[in-house]
Amino acid sequence: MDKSVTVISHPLVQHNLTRLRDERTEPQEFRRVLSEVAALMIYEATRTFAVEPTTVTTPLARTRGSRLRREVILVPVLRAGLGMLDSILQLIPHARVGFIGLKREEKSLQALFYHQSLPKDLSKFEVILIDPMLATGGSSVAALNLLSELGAKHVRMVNLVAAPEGIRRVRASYPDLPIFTASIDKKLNAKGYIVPGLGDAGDRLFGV
Ligand SMILES: O=P(O)(O)OC[C@H]1O[C@H](OP(=O)(O)OP(=O)(O)O)[C@H](O)[C@@H]1O
Ligand SMILES: O=c1cc[nH]c(=O)[nH]1
Ligand SMILES: [Mg+2]
Repeated sequence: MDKSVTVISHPLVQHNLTRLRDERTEPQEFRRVLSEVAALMIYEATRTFAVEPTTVTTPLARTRGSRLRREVILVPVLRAGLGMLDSILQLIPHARVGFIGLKREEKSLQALFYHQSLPKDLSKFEVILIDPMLATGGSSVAALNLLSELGAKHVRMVNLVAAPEGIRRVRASYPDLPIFTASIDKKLNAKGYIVPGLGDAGDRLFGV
């Protein structure tokens, strides 16, 4: 299997994923659980962040330490990526936040771009692209292309659920991009939904 895809098998992640899959989970609970699972996933997704040595003076002595080498920017894909943002920010409070707005057109399944707010130059950042769903991969590739046009060099992606088709599509353009997911599901259905999946993540989050 693809070495750049990490399936996070931690029991708490899998427990929460199952709650999110459950069709009876209402938006209020869905928001809470998605937020919790995002925090657990980010712990794993940041494990390979580049660090550099530093020194620090404790009340008792000078000692060696370590600090992140690059600034961090979180980039949720609107809307559903917003559901993972707050809890990740709690863990990386110094991170900046950029936004990419994409909406998948129902019939063509093309990702339509409608918003971006990002720094002009992303080259110095550790970028984390956040979206609960990687389905056909159209939205992810569109977001990754934009990040790449802005010079991003250190990008990783966090998707709660990924379809094999989406991973293949991302791989065709970004062969080494690290992808962190809680599950590689079975397939896409005829309407481009992930099966078994959890339905439309944006709708389940916001009730619309
Ligand atoms: O891999 P793809 O086939 O492109 O599908 C995945 C995209 O679909 C969902 O967003 P959607 O377009 O439903 O927008 P929303 O978050 O506003 O509901 C999801 O959050 C991804 O961004
Ligand atoms: O299953 C899917 C596919 C695309 N977007 C979603 O929110 N869910
Ligand atoms: Mg949606």
